[in-house]
Amino acid sequence: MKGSLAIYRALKDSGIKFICSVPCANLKNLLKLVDEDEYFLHVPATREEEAFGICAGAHMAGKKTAILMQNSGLGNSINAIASLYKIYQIPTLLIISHRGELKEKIPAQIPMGRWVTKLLDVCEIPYYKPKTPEKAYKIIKYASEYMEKISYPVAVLFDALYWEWDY
Ligand SMILES: O=CCS(=O)(=O)O
Repeated sequence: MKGSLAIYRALKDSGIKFICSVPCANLKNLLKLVDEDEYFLHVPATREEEAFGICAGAHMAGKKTAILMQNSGLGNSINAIASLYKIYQIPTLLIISHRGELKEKIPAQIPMGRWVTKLLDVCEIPYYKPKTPEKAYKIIKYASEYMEKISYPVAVLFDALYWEWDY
């Protein structure tokens, strides 16, 4: 659980209280930690673009937010990012389970696995890819500050090898 614990602790220590999520198998431990902790207001969403909409509203209500999602969901969210987050300068922290690369068993995950960083670049979203729990904790803390400085989303991607810290 070391991998998920590092992310959970970093979210909490960053003052992020409002979290939307769309599940991924690799997020299961993190989702359990967040859902069972009353510190967080955790709102599960049915699609990632819905999560972006909900977190935009939470931001406008003064909340510091994060979205837990799979990289495939970024493809569902481009217009929400362009028409809402870019226009109204809305920050949120994207905790992204990066599927479709090493160890991936689902062929359909592979294209988005290879495109996700290119799509983040197109959306002008800075992204980081920590490989250890220690780096994950540090990067999330800094990313949660940086997103407010640029008033825009910042993404932290966790590939299949990162989640081996959970087993
Ligand atoms: O999106 C894929 C489904 S799972 O592998 O995360 O369960």
